[in-house]
Order: sequence, then C-alpha cells, then structure tokens
Amino acid sequence: MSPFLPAFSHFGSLPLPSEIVEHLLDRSAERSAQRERQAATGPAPVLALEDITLSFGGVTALSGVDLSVRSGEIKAIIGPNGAGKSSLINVISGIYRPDRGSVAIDGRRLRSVPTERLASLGIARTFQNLALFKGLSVIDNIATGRAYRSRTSFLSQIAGLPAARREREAARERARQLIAFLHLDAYADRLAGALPYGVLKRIELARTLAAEPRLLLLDEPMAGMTVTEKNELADFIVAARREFDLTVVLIEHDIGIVMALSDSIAVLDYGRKIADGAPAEIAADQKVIDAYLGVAPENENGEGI
Ligand SMILES: Nc1ncnc2c1ncn2[C@@H]1O[C@H](COP(=O)(O)OP(=O)(O)OP(=O)(O)O)[C@@H](O)[C@H]1O
Repeated sequence: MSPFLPAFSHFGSLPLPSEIVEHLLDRSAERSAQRERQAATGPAPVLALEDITLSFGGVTALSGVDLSVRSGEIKAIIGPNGAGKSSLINVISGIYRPDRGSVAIDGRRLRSVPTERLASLGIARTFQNLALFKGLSVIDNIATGRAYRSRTSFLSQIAGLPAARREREAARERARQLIAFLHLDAYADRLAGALPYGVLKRIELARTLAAEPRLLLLDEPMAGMTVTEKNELADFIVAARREFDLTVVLIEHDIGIVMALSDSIAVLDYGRKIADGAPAEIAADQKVIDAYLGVAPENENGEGI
C-alpha cells in the first residue's frame, strides 16, 4: 500500500477503503499511460489479439497468435483446413475462451470476450452455416438482427404496447434500408426458405448489418457460391465498409477473392500465424506458398487455385 494514502479517502461524502482508492489511482495511471501511447502511435487498433492459445484436449487449435486490425481495414484470415481460422473467430466473438492471451477491443483488454455483450461492444458475426429463419419473410429475418437493441420487455412486445410497436417499426425501417442497399427488393416479402443459396448469404449479411456493428466477423461468407455471386458479395462488403464505417475480419478460402478484397492477410498453419501483411507480400511469401498456396484446396470448378 502507498505510504501516502490514508486508510480511507473520501469520494464526495462517501468514505472509500484505501484498496479501492489505490485501484482507482492505478486505473487512472493506466488510462493516462494508454492515452500517451495512443498520442505517440495513433489510435488503438479496433481489435488486437495477443498470444492467443487454445487447445481442445490434446489438440492445439491456436498457439501464441497475435493479430492487429486497424479501423476501416478488411483483414482476411487464411490457411489450410484445420489451421485454426474458425477457432480464432470464435475466440474474438467470445464463443471460446482462450487458455492464454488476451483480446483488446478499441484498446480495452479482455481476458475473454463476453458473448452476451458482443452486440453492445459493436461486434457482429456470421457463421459458416446459414442461421436464417426459413419460415419468416426476408424483411422479418433482417429485422431480427436488431433484436439485441430492444429496450422493451417481452410482455410489452406481445401486448403490442406503443414503445414496443415503435421499436418494431424502427427495426423494419432499418431492414428496408438494408434491402435496398443489398439489392434484395425483389425478395423482401418472400419466405427465406424458398430462396437460392447465394441470395440467402446476402440476407444473412443484411441481418448482421441490422445490428449496426463497427466490427464485422465473416466466417466463410462466400462458401458454396458461384463465381458471379462471390464477386457480387465482395462488392457489397466493400460498399458496406464505406457506407457504415465498418472494420471487417473475414475467413475465406477463395484466394483470388481474398487477394482482391483484403487490405491485409494473416495466414495460419497448424494453429500458428506464419505470415501477416499486404496481399502482395503474402503472395510472395515462401512459407505461405509451402503451407497453403502451393497446396491450395480445389475450387468448385475442380481447378486448383
Ligand atoms: N469444438 C472443438 N472440439 C474439438 N476440436 C476442435 C473444436 N473446434 C476446433 N477443433 C480442432 O481445432 C483445430 C482447428 O480447427 P478450426 O475449425 O479452427 O480450423 P479451420 O482453419 O477453421 O478449418 P476449416 O477451414 O476446415 O474450417 C482442428 O484440429 C479442429 O479439429
């Protein structure tokens, strides 16, 4: 304990135990140090992973992975099957708690990300498998993306009270804007279950955007799409980044799309990050060529990448 601190200090009229005062002083010193660091190096990255390590029984999925994502960046994570890409996204979105390491969001370090607070931290994600409601219309599916913003109780929603009605209308209005933005007008009132796969992937993106995230995590958003659909979705991701001030982290196997879409690429192999840099650097990196690009999986036309 600091010799200069009395046993109790006062906050307003409340006496505070000295441990709490010390803690507050530590936090304040930590914040000043953080501000000084930021002044020297620019704003903190939107996302920074440090030494992330994760195992499942005897299988090491991730080992000492560092990753930094700047505001507004599109960052791809690539690597062979089983390299740890999905595990990393699951750590960022709080589904997995790492055995070691930390995740920092906007410079705030967390030992693990609280999944229930993901939306309020400004993070939204898609999953490898579609998670849409087949029996709901497209507009209703997209509107469910705002569910976390609801401030009204379940009872007031089913009773149709005015505040709940206003919220539902705001969600549908946002959904309508996204439908226009993603050129889904022709499908707005159709049931999701009846629509082609490529359109469903676009609806899923719209639903994720309905949550108004700042950081978007996309887990293989183009898997199973035709070349034309992939290019369209890539264009929409770039447009959404610009329109909604987004930062994007994406896992994608189509290396052509990754090279064209990303500002930077991190490469995983057996749970370790083996390279991280601009697309041209990654394409020329011998370790990456040996581990991944040289033995790339086949695309849907049966051709090597
Ligand atoms: N829930 C789990 N339980 C046990 N092992 C797991 C689990 N999730 C991932 N793993 C293992 O961790 C390693 C990394 O898997 P992960 O799914 O993260 O790789 P990936 O790069 O996303 O692969 P893919 O490209 O095939 O989706 C693999 O060996 C996998 O079998």
